[in-house]
Amino acid sequence: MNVLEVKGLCKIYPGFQLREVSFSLPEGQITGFIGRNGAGKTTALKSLFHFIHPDSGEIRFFGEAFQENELSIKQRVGFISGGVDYYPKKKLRTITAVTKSFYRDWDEQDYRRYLGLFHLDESKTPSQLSAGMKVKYALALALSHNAKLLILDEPTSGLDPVSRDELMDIFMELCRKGVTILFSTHITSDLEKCADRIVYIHNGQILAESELQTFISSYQILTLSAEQLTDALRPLLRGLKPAKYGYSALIRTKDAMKAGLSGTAADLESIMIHIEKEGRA
Ligand SMILES: Nc1ncnc2c1ncn2[C@@H]1O[C@H](COP(=O)(O)OP(=O)(O)OP(=O)(O)O)[C@@H](O)[C@H]1O
Repeated sequence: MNVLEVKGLCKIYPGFQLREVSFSLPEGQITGFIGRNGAGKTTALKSLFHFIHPDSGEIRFFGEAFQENELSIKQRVGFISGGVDYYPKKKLRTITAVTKSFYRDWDEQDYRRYLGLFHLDESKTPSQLSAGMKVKYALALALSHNAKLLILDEPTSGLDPVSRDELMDIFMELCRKGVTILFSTHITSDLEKCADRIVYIHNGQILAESELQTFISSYQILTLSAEQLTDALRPLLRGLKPAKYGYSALIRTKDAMKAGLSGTAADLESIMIHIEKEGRA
């Protein structure tokens, strides 16, 4: 079952358009939302909840249309976009008391566990927290109401490597319990640790939606000298760019096999770098 289905989501800003964005999230899987700065990730994620009003598109959570079921859907979904910076002068315990009063399924034990894990002191105010701590506090709130779906915009922003690793462990633990997670990030190695799938947005349009390992293994990296870069080869290459000794490019694994070429294994970062050179997957 798909926990979220997005069809034809559009948002027009002067100078930027989210164009016919469609994707879905299968239950109990972790999906990474990737794309360059300004590609439209935050705009798309905020549009799902009408925090940004979309111009068109259909959004169904748990099979239910968002607009007609907004309150009940919000009970079942955890959302963060950056850290908590509202009520900057209120103590965290006061903000938590207000937040938890909205949720029928608030789990105080979970909340206390995340406070401890993230080393958060409830007697502080958001203005006294570091950037990473503000994100951790937002996460503690989003993870403590038994949400079945988590939509997290850059949840590792400002987090140190150890905290990021701990968060990926939390995501995998939640996923084993059947929670569905979509999170945006620029740290592709985090996705390689824990994601099942990726949704890749480029210039406001979905470029790829795929199982992560299928996506990665469908490409290889070729490193070529100037002599090896023949006219016959060029049409098979994506994102040809100068490398230390010659050139590097992506090649579809199936094309490499057909041409009798053998590249090196690609990773998500190198695939993105080459695809972005060219703007097509
Ligand atoms: N309120 C707004 N008015 C006009 N343009 C906007 C507005 N908000 C965002 N944009 C534009 O929409 C585009 C997409 O921005 P968005 O924040 O969705 O990108 P992103 O993929 O989340 O980027 P990043 O990885 O840097 O966070 C950008 O060109 C941005 O300038």
